[in-house]
Amino acid sequence: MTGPFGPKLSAKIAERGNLCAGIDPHPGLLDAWGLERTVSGLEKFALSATEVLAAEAPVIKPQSAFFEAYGAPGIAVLERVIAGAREAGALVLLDVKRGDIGSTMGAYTTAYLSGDTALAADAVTVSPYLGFGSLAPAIETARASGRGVFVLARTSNPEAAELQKALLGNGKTVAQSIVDEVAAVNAGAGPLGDVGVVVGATVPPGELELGALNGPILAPGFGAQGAGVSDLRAVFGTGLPGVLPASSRDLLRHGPDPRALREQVRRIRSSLAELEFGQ
Ligand SMILES: O=c1ccn([C@@H]2O[C@H](COP(=O)(O)O)[C@@H](O)[C@H]2O)c(=O)[nH]1
Repeated sequence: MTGPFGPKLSAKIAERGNLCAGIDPHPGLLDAWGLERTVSGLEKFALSATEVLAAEAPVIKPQSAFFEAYGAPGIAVLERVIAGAREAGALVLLDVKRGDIGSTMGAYTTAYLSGDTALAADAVTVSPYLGFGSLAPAIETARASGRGVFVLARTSNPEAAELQKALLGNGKTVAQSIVDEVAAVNAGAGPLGDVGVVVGATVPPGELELGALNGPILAPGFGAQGAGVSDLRAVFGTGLPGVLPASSRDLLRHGPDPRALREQVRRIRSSLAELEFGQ
């Protein structure tokens, strides 16, 4: 699919619903699937999960850390996951949480967003904690090549609150300032901007004003971290476009039987459809 990322994501959500299916090859999950904690076990796990999930979900989110843990051969498996998921019609959001000074950010951009490497995904997660402006190379390259970035704003982990809820001189929280910076980048785009934010499904409702974002929202914390469908409704309401509740462990534990995994994705898709998020 060609064209900007936001409209591609919007179309994919219209076709397949809102679930972002995580591929996190935790060592414990490899055990549970009867696989060895080796590159061969990683490969079997990741490729068979991708085969099922990428045919069903609009977005597949491999967690780079679990592949990096195996060194270069693990990265080679990640490259095959990215290629396989895209071939099966899913968009790939690579969870790498990169962030650095602008010049180094340019090198990350070449690796993940240029389109010339096997690691280039449809979108990546980035960290704004070296300053939102340091992300400019990633945002510019992503948009120029039909890709997206998701900026960490209010993450799902409990330790995040102290930093991300801190008040800035402008009277806003750190997290709200990031949301507003992203909204400014997305202004005027339709039906959805190319720059998203990460807001955990676990955050207390009402903490953030997301109405002007005009971009996608990755919502991890759904499932294994404790948030359920009612939390998604409370945090994001209805009608907000581009909300992507993300589940990894709680979904993957239904494997290795492909039928059981497929049935679980479909169950989650149906429960998310009731939330009536926008596209
Ligand atoms: O705020 C964040 C940002 C990213 N993550 C990532 O999402 C998955 C969650 O996995 P579960 O097994 O569904 O808990 C994982 O890759 C995290 O690194 C997040 O949890 N929170």
